[in-house]
Amino acid sequence: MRLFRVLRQGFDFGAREVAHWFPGHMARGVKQMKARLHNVDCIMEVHDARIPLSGRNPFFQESLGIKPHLLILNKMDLADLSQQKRIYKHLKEKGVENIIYTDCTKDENIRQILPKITELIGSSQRFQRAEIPECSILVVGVPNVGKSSLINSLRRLHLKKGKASRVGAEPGITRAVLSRIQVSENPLLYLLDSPGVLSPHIETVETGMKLALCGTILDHLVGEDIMADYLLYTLNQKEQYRYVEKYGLDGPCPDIESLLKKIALKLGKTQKVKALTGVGDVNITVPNYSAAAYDFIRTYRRGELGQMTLD
Ligand SMILES: Nc1nc2c(ncn2[C@@H]2O[C@H](COP(=O)(O)OP(=O)(O)OP(=O)(O)O)[C@@H](O)[C@H]2O)c(=O)[nH]1
Repeated sequence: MRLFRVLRQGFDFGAREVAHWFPGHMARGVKQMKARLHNVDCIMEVHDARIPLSGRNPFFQESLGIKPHLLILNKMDLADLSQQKRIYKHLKEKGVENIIYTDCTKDENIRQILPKITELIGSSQRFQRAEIPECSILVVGVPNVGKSSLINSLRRLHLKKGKASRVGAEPGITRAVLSRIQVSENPLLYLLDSPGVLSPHIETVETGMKLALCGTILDHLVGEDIMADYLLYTLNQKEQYRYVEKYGLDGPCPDIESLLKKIALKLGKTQKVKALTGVGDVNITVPNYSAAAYDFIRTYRRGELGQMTLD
């Protein structure tokens, strides 16, 4: 590729800090979940398959040794599945053994979940819950990874029932704390849906940026300009050049400003601004960079720039 030599080899995050990307109400969510832990038989942790190693809440990791645990890597339709072997290896090193990739848009692999959960509960000690005929599964995960979609898919598949949990494209749709939802009659299984909770300590700005690109942090907290820039950097790093064709470019683009300019012009996202010249005020048309960044990020999230695992 002609421009490859000038593509960036590193990304400058400047002096950004991630502390304020964790809203306070999420700490309450974790507290409520901890309090309910003794009443559940299994933890089903849902995470985004594009960031299988980044941004999981440490609380979910801590709960691993306490209750049977299943990690669902959802949105597999958007991830690069050729990386699966490497991911399994890394997760195994962290003690995560039970993993299922899912795609809620097609119910793909969803059928594997209940048999796996039944097996995990069957081989665990239920202690004081042994007499209780029904099983409860706590669904946890960072915001917007598809917890509610998964619950709805499970109900559709096993109970032939419609939606019980609200789904939304923005993080933070599930507000009601720990609502109890039946997903199967035989065995009798209930899920406890929980609001998404981010880790209070996002390790690095880069981890935060990946979480943001996957839609788990509200865009405006991070800034769409820097997110678009990091997305371009990552696409180039991974040699994922579908954007070149999508936006009719000559080759890979090294800098975000010229890419956003091209996107804005291609999509007709321009705005008129007044400029002061020697002969008075004139209206000039300039690219709307914010609208272009918004479009670039959403196009990526829809999977139209290729399947990519960010870790
Ligand atoms: N491409 C794709 N999109 C999905 C998948 N699962 C869910 N989504 C979309 O992801 C967005 C978030 O889904 P939700 O089910 O609301 O996620 P949640 O984890 O319950 O969100 P919170 O309530 O914020 O915690 C929605 O726009 C869904 O349509 C999937 O497997 N693939």
